[in-house]
Amino acid sequence: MTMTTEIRQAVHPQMACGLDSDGLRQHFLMERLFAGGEIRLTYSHADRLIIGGIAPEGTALELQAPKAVGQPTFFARREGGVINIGGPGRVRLDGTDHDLHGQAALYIGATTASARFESLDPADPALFYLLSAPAHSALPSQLIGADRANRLELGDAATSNRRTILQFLHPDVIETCQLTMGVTRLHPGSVWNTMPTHTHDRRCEAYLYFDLPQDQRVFHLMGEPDQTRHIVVANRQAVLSPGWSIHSGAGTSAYSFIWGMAGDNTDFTDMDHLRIEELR
Ligand SMILES: O=C[C@H](O)[C@@H](O)CC(=O)C(=O)O
Ligand SMILES: [Zn+2]
Repeated sequence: MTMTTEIRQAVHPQMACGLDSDGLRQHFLMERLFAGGEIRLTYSHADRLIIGGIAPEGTALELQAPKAVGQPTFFARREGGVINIGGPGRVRLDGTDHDLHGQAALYIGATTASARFESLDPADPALFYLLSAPAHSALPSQLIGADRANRLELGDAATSNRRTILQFLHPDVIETCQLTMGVTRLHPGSVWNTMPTHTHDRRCEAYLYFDLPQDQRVFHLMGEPDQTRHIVVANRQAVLSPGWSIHSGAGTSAYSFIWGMAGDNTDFTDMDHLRIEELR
């Protein structure tokens, strides 16, 4: 089994201003998150968020603790959220199986000693997206189906940003230490996410874009509101958004994305909203 961990240092906004496309991609984009039979982790010093792609094929993959977490097991002092964007999958947490696919999320509580990921259909492998952050207390692991998620309908077809948000890891649904997580789906014909946009320096955020046709792209917008930059993102790639950065994007077609946050609070509505006219 191959498990790789890439360390990403925190980036100051003034440094980000001077980066070219390659530099922005190197610091903020996770270009190859899913590789068959592999666990690929990125450890970011933004809120010590770990962003991972777990793609089991024939054999199940056991999540190991990388040196970066400094613990004998991955979840010793961490919590996690997992959403499966591939075929049917199963996650075994300390011997208890959770079947996970489609519109659902699995919360993994701190002190969970073992986490094993498996694909149930060899012809249609699972693709588990993992977000993890340090945790101060051990809360119960649980599966959250779409029926329990908070649902928001936002935007308008006239401004090409009609979208449905499902909030899975959210204080109204389950208690977590610092993670929040959910899925946003753009309606056909809508391409803009999170516009008007916002920042929230209290929390960093990561996006995983998916359900985007292979030959289409999302122009992900980032940067301080008066120094915006973009990263061209393909299907199943993730971007990291530090607290100082806006996070928004326009696709060349409709798409979905998993958003997730960690930081000082779990208050989804604690955003510093920006007027479109303020962006530069
Ligand atoms: O802080 C919240 C996050 O940026 C996303 O949830 C926003 C989003 O999914 C959207 O507006 O489409
Ligand atoms: Zn946000």
